Amino acid sequence: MIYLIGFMGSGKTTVANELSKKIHLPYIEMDESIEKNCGMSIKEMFKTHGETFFRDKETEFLKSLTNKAIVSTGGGVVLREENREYLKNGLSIYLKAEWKTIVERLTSDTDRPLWKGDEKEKKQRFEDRLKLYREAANEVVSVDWKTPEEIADEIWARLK
Ligand SMILES: Nc1ncnc2c1ncn2[C@@H]1O[C@H](COP(=O)(O)OP(=O)(O)O)[C@@H](O)[C@H]1O
Ligand SMILES: O=C(O)C1=C[C@@H](OP(=O)(O)O)[C@@H](O)[C@H](O)C1
Ligand SMILES: [Mg+2]
Repeated sequence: MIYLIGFMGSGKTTVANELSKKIHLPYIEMDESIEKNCGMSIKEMFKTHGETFFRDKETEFLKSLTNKAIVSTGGGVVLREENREYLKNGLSIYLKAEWKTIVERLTSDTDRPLWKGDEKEKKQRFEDRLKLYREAANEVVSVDWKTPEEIADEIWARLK
């Protein structure tokens, strides 16, 4: 299993799609699968059932995958230690982005319930998570200033 991990906006969804075309492996979008299983958007899920409900679904879904695939995770998958250990047992690739890159990409986003609050709150969440991504990663790829295709090529080169 190849897992893409990283903060919201680092490009996990975009790059997983690109990589999947390149290496002919199925691509699984965790957020989208959870939304389908639960019959509601993540935004709605946070609002009606709360974050813990979503995190439970996330861990459950992560551990249910069996066939080899490229898995685009949600940015908060690393919050639980059991998930970090699980990811590290597969091949987890951390898409590392600078804060500036994240802000540029998510300025107008309204779908991510945890992309909220003022700049200080968002940046704090970003900084608090950096060590968790490092802890869960087998490989680190910088994504700033690169196209999704260049990033997919770089990942592919490391997998060979
Ligand atoms: N390498 C890139 N260069 C420019 N824009 C990108 C790149 N990767 C992703 N994006 C854009 O950034 C936003 C967030 O990307 P997304 O793949 O949804 O990130 P994630 O799944 O990590 O939250 C999207 O609008 C996407 O088109
Ligand atoms: O960072 C997070 O806690 C989250 C990231 C989202 O996925 P992306 O990283 O694809 O935006 C999604 O799973 C949910 O909104 C929570
Ligand atoms: Mg995503």
